[in-house]
Amino acid sequence: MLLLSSCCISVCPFTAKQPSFLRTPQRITSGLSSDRMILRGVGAAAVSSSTLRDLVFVVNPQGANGRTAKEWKKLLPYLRTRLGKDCNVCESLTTGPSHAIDITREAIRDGADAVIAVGGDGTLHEVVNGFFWEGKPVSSLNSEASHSTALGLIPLGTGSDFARTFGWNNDPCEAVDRIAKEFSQGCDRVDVGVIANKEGRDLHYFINVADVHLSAKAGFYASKYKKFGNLCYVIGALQAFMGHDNQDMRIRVNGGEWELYPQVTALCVGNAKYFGGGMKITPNAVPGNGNLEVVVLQYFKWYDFVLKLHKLYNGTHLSVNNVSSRSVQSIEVEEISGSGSIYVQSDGEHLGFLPRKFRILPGAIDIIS
Ligand SMILES: Nc1ncnc2c1ncn2[C@@H]1O[C@H](COP(=O)(O)OP(=O)(O)OP(=O)(O)O)[C@@H](O)[C@H]1O
Repeated sequence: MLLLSSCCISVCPFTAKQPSFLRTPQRITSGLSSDRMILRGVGAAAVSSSTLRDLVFVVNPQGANGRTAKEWKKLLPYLRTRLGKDCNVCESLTTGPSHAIDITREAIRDGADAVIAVGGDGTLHEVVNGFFWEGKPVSSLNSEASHSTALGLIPLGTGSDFARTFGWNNDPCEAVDRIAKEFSQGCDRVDVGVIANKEGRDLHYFINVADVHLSAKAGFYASKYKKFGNLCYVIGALQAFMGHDNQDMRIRVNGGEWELYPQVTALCVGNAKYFGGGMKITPNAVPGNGNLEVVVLQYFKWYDFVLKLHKLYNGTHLSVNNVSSRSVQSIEVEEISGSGSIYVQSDGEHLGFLPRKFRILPGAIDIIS
């Protein structure tokens, strides 16, 4: 990817099936655009020889029910004009769930200056997970590389909740401007949350909000109705309410004593503020402050959501009865009943079931913000 001329967009070869430096250089005309191509087989040596920045755009063509692919195509001429002078621009379309993780890992190992998620929170989530491998940050295979790879986002998803914390909308041209500007000014560090099972294994990373029980179940159902746009969250919530029971849980904050939390409706762990298509659930979360905000809803009935929904959306629910908030570096959450059926999601993606441990990795990634 890194031997491209600055004025073209390339279809990126990152697939993680084999390291790119093992591949034979090859140019293939893409059906997408006459001046795009696939280039294969550029290794770490090529990275240091280029003075242009290497940007890898990881595009989920299925994001927002296919709208991401259409918007991305429309964006390309602008992106080429805005970034082509200073950057090698490389696009890689995902072929299915988890592909973005592999693309990202390979791009970082190849020394990319930035990996930019193009899609929704699910795509961003996968790209963030690609920054890690077996509990450690992924790094360039070129031991002389002096830079780390930055994370970027062109929000083009259904909910695009992470972007809301920064006040970004779904305007992709604005996102390209942000990328162009940030590269001239330098990136910020952002915290990343990590989730483990009870034994501290099976690590999974999140950048936005992880949550437990009703909201996680609602998210699980909502993912099946993305074709309805933001309405999917309402449908998902209604479906999750059917047969829902609040559950007694125990939690342990920062390795302290276990505490009983009766009748938990939902427990949300925020690195950023929004989830569920615009609900400001963890309003005090700041992605770079080294803490996670935990908000717990207890004893909620369905009508509480009807009466208090506007407060959840505008972030004023912390003053409501049976809502509590605390700032933590780590939290362990277990259900008392041990049913193994309490849903957990991270960044809107279904992760599994309790028990789980959550903790913060302060300043884990450079972000183009
Ligand atoms: N090529 C693909 N085909 C099918 N699914 C894919 C593909 N690439 C990625 N995915 C999956 O699509 C899911 C949703 O993608 P994404 O988050 O980009 O859009 P969204 O769900 O519409 O937006 P949001 O998460 O912000 O609501 C992700 O979980 C990802 O695993």
